[in-house]
Amino acid sequence: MELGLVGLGKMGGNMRERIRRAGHTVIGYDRNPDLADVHSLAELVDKLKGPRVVWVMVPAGAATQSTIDELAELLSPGDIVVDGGNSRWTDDEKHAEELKAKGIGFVDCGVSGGVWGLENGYALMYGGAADDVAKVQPIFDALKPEGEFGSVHAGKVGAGHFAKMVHNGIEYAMMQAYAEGWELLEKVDSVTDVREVFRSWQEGTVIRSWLLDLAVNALDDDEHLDKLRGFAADSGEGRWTVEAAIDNAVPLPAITASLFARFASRQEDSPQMKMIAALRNQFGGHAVENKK
Ligand SMILES: NC(=O)c1ccc[n+]([C@@H]2O[C@H](COP(=O)([O-])OP(=O)(O)OC[C@H]3O[C@@H](n4cnc5c(N)ncnc54)[C@H](O)[C@@H]3O)[C@@H](O)[C@H]2O)c1
Ligand SMILES: O=C(O)[C@H](O)[C@@H](O)[C@H](O)[C@H](O)COP(=O)(O)O
Repeated sequence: MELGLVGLGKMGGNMRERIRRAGHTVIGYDRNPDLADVHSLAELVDKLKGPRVVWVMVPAGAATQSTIDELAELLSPGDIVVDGGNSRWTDDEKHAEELKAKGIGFVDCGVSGGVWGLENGYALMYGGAADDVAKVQPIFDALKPEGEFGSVHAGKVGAGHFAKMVHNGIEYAMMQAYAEGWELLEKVDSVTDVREVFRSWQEGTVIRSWLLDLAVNALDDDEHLDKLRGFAADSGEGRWTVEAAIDNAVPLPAITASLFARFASRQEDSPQMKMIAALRNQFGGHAVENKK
């Protein structure tokens, strides 16, 4: 089938290649002309035969919103827009309504797999009406990993991004657990080769996983991670997971702690620990350390 793909960066570029390898035609548009097959969204829409399917793979938020706004003006009734970016699931209903007003269908799709997806396939979690999903199915089949699992119609519009958001919350907590264990191992004198302990865990253990394999890759590149600064950004998924937990009164202590650990990583000198030091000093006369 034919697909229009908007956003040809780290994800969209490789996705275009994987879909083409499966025998489909992909016309790609990116605002960076070096990456694009066409010069504009209008040209992309013009080149596709109807009913059209256009997959949006640009940064979540303003870029996704403006792309969907423009597509709502360019596409025709019966066409479908898929949002494959890491959009907040609460945006999906809004996008579906905006497109529905023009007779255009909408499917939200959480995509996992990062830069490894070209070879390994992309795990897909999608939400939307069954007849809209059916129009995209050949593309889902091309992108998904080989094998029985790796793709799911999770429910109605918003369910795909909700599932992907929870996946990423789990990702935060798993990474935090490996990171904490690694720091403790590095701290003690008795363990002389932490990297080899991590490597050994890749087979037979309860905690073997792809993230553990990637941790070993990282330690092979830089055994004690000396080249890196202990700073971790976040792109929103962890925050939205915690917000959803609050809305639903579901306790998420591990995921919340892993999000807050990232915030702490961005502080040179912890303001709250200053207050704790000051209070211990006030009530107990405990020593404080002053700035040099
Ligand atoms: N990188 C990952 O591991 C990963 C995994 C799953 C999902 N995602 C999501 O996929 C989406 C794309 O991520 P990425 O890593 O490829 O980002 P990226 O920054 O590598 O690529 C984004 C591309 O979109 C283009 N772009 C931005 N605004 C545009 C617009 N208005 N019109 C046309 N093109 C535009 C940029 O020029 C760029 O080439 C994001 O929503 C991201 O959250 C990323
Ligand atoms: O499943 C995946 O492929 C990743 O989760 C992917 O979606 C991306 O790398 C995250 O957006 C990073 O999220 P943070 O920037 O919040 O860590």
